[in-house]
Parts: sequence; C-alpha cells; structure tokens
Amino acid sequence: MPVSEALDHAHRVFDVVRGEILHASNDVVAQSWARCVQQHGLDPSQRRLPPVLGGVDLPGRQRRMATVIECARYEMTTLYQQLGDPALAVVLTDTEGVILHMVISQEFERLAQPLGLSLGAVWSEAEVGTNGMGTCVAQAGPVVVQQADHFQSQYTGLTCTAVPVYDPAGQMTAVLDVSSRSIHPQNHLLVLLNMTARMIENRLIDARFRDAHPIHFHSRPEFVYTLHEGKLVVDDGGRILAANQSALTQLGATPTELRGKPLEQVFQTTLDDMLERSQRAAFHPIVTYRANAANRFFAVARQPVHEEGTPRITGAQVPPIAPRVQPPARPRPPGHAMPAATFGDPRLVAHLATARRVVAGGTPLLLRAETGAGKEVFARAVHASGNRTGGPFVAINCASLPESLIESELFGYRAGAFTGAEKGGRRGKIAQSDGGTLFLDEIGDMPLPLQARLLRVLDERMVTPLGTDEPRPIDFQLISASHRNLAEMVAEGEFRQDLYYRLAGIELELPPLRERGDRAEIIRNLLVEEGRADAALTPAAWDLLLHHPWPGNLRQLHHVLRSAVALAAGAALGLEHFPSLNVPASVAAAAGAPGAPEEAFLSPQDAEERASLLNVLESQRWNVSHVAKSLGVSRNTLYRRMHRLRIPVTHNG
Ligand SMILES: Nc1ncnc2c1ncn2[C@@H]1O[C@H](COP(=O)(O)OP(=O)(O)OP(=O)(O)O)[C@@H](O)[C@H]1O
Repeated sequence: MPVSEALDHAHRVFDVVRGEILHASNDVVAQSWARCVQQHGLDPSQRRLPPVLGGVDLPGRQRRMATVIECARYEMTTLYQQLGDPALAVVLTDTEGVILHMVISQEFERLAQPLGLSLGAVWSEAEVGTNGMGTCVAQAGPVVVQQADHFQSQYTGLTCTAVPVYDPAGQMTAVLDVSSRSIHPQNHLLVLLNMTARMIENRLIDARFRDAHPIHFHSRPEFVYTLHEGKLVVDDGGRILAANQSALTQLGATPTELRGKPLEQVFQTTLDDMLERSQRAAFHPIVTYRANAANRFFAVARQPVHEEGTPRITGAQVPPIAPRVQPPARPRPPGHAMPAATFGDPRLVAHLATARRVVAGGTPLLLRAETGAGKEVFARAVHASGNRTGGPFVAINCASLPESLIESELFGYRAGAFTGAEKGGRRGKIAQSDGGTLFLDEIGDMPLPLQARLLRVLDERMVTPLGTDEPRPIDFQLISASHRNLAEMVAEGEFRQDLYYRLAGIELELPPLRERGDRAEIIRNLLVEEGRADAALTPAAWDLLLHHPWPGNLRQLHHVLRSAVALAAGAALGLEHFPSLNVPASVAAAAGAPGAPEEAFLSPQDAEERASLLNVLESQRWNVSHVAKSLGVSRNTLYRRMHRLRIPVTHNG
C-alpha cells in the first residue's frame, strides 16, 4: 500500500476510535480498533509483523493441541479442496492466535509468508491488531475482517474469515480461519467455516469419549445424523458427559448445566430404554420428549463407537485418536457399514467382479486411485461380498497417522508398554482384522522400517504385539490402496520391492469421478445418504455437478452436496448453493440461475468468448431471443454456441 493510503487508513482508524466518524464496516471492527489503541497501545501507521514462536514453543503447543489438530486436519483439507482456490489458506490457531496448522498452496505461501502467515506466527489482536484469527478470539465469535477492516495498513490486502472451535466442555479451544485476498462478501464462506467447525467439534467429542454412548437427536427427524443434529455422549450409567453446540442450543442449556446430569432429567426416558428402542427401530430415530416439557425430539442412542461391529471408520478420518462413525443420514444398523455405494460405471463393475474372484482365493488386492475416489468404499464392497463378510473390516490410513503411531496401531501393545499407552494395552489393527479384511489405505506412505515389519507379518501370518514376545497366528484378507504409483516408488527406492509384490497379488486402478459414467446415480445416492432423497436440482445445478472436474472426487462431491443441502434448507438445489465450485455470484444470482461450470475445460479463446456471451446474456436478462437478435444469429445457433461454451440454457431462454 502506498504511504499516503497507509496514512489515510491510520487516520480513519483513529477517527473511528475517537468516535469522530462512524465509518468502520461494523461494530465488531470498531470495537476491535478501540481495543487495539486503548488496551494494546498499537499504532495503525506502524508496520508490525506477528512474532513467530521459536525453539520448542511451537512443537510444544502442537503436542498439547494434538487431538484438536488431528481432528481438524482432515476437515481443513476437505474445506480447502471444496473452496478450490489456490489463492487462500485454511488456518488453525490456538486461543492465543498462534498458527498451529495450515493448508496452503506453495504459490500462496510465497505471497503470504512475508505478511506473517506461517506456522508459529502469533496473530493475536495484541500483536498485530484487528485480524480474523485474533479478533475471533477476542470477540469469542465468528468474524469477517475484510481488507481495510484490518488495523494495520500492511494487512489491508487480506480478507480473513474466522470462527471459533469449541471443545467438548464448551470452551473455545481453537480458531478456524480462511485468509485470502478476496474482495467479495464472505457470507457463504462463513457458513462453510461454521459447518467445518461443527464437524471438528463432533470429531473432538468422538475422540475424547470413545467409550461413551452417543445420542443423536433433533426436533426434526430428517436432521438426525446430519451436521445439524444435537449430540450428547452418555456414560454407561446414563450420565451426560458432553454435548455439541446444536445439543446445547436445542436443549437451551449450558455445558455446565448438562454435564453429569442423568439422561432422564433431560429426556423423558433412560439410556437403557433409548438404546433398546433404537435397536428395535433399526436405528431410525425414535420419539422422545424433553423432561418436564412437551417438546418432542427424535433420537437414536448407540453403543460406544469402538464397540459397534465394524463402524465406518476410515483411516483418513484420523484414527487412532479420533475414530468416528461417519454419521449416516439414512440410519443403518450397526455393523452394516456400507453406504449406498454406486458402482454403475462399466469399469468398476468389471473391477468388482475381478476383485471378488481374486479375494475368494485369498490373493492380496492393491487399489490405485486418486484421493477420495472411493478406494475404501470399493474395498468394503469387496469385503461385503466375500466369504469373510461375517468378519470385521478394519481400515487404517497410513498417511494420516504420525509415523510414531503406525506401529502401535498396526501391531498393538500390552498394558504399560510405554508412556502414554492406554491402561489396558491395545490390540493392534492386524489382530483386530482376524477373520476379516485389513484395509491399508495410502500404503505408499508407510515408512520403510515398518514396511519390513509388515512384510514379515504377511509372510508368517503371525503378529507379536508390542511389549510381548508371543507371536499370535492371524488370518486376514489384505486390501491395500494408494494414490501413488507403487511400482514407480519401488524404482525410486522409496518402497520395498518384496512388499510391493506381496501386496499387489492383483492391482486395480479405480477411475476418478470425472471419468465415471454413473455420476448422476452417485449424486442421487449421496442425496439419499444426506437424508434428502426428495431433493430437486435445477437444470443448471445438474449441469454444474455433472461437468465439474472434481479434483477431490467422490469425497469432494459428497461434501459439496452436504453443504448444498444445508444451505438450501429444504429448497431445490441451485447454483447459489454450490459456492465452493466457483460459480460467479452474478451468474448464480441471475434468474433461473444459469451456471458457469467448466471454464477450466475451455481454451483461452473459448473462455473469453464465453465471458463476453455471458455478459450479453446477463445484460439481456437471459432472454435468448433478444440476445440472438442482438448478435444477428438464429436462436438455434445461439443455443449451439451456449452448449459449446458450456453455458446452461435457462428456463426463460
Ligand atoms: N461408490 C460410491 N458410491 C457413492 N459414494 C461413494 C462411493 N465411493 C465413495 N463414495 C463417497 O466418497 C467418500 C470417499 O470415499 P472413500 O473413503 O472410499 O475414498 P478413498 O479413495 O478411500 O479416499 P482417500 O483417498 O481420502 O482415502 C465416501 O465417504 C462416500 O461419501
């Protein structure tokens, strides 16, 4: 920013703080500016970079916040993929504004680092003035700090949207922030960030209370098992241990009021009754009433996550700290872990048949596919149809586990084996998969020393839990998967050749979503998953979804649909409900919501032609007859051109 503009900015800040002008974009910003001047003694005309923690400070903080970071990591990556914009960072700070984890492209990092957006940087209000992360902490609520809302002029190129993340005790534990150079309103992003924060909080509850009974509830049955559900965790004696934000809101209670309370003081029922009725109802929501009131709720009580048959734990979803049962929108009985998977694509049909044949003979199966392309769902389908279907399906993601934990996760340990070990010891995943299937996802990320140990297990079919010297025989079907090319890794010396041969009894490549012919069916099934089997999509939304390149594959599609369902709140899904797919706001807002799905696939000339045609269409309110006339072409020619340029035809065209 030129010096004169920086000085203007500083004057404006002081004027607002002195109350001479009322020209801050909102009260939150004005209050924050006042704090910066009056409490922190900051000067907006001075350049101030956030201090960066040195030495052991950052690793120490990261260790203390390990569970939060692990629970947030996956959701942050998903959010980043959903936003699909390399010019932004998804950031997690602690409540002192220290950046603990970031998802950021190298390109944006180069731009953002000189501004202090780096691991260990302290973005508290006291250090750098009004900013998304620090002001969110100070304000204890969601904030948007857009460009000139920043206190220091050097940050006025940034836009930061931040929301608090609460721990199971209801205390703010972290801040989730998206920082970019966006000049656009951040309303949609704020919704997405809030949703992501809620997902992280639910994971934190699962991680902290693995041995407790989860109770899912909502006043509307279709919201049970969705992000909007209230969630309580209850001990065996029926006492409430924790509640998520939705539960607190729905029950009108604070965390302290709920903690330790017997369930029957909250609902007119006991835990045993709820468990029994939930089981009888095949885990469809059952009716229950608020204690001492007439409010009706729909609820499902379940056994603790780790006791439920083969819960839908994916390694990518951060075990061992936080294994969680993916909340199915359509309730399924425990043990019945498969979602309504779709395998309508001819290549997948053939692969599934091949996989079933080879697995019947006990041959190890290696899957290769892009991230989120459905490797685990495919592996589950193979397991479900094989002769081990009665046995457990145990999944572990080698990429999402810290190296130090893979070993104990796989091989287990006995009680007291090392500091921090669980009191009763733990059976390793390999032992748990006895009689069933062991799914090793992202096997390419397994460290070399552990590859040797795994190889030995595969050869001997015996495991020796950590801290013991008694090998135990074990019988499991191995399915492994990676998005990396293991053969190439072997050639580079990054993966053991002998292990590769052991894993790849047969190797199958699963197609990415953009190449699958069954996309429409998948979308329908995912909407069923989200409890919105009846959801209508506008033609433009269909067009967008069917042609999007989906770099994050099915996982991204699932998340995008989940957000859209939440944003639409019961209405038909239109372009405006898919903000992360980069539909230009003006286009999405136009009548009939015609979309701009695939600029990425157009040549630069076509993209230019598309942009100018969109302008004309917009200026003529999408009246195709008028536009055709103004361009001197027939309506049919215009339709063909729109089709070529991937501009959906509107209902009023
Ligand atoms: N065949 C399918 N039909 C419908 N939905 C699917 C299918 N396969 C995957 N999904 C959806 O995509 C999500 C990701 O699937 P899955 O976990 O199997 O992918 P993955 O390739 O193992 O992911 P990662 O590479 O991140 O480990 C699932 O939660 C589910 O919502």
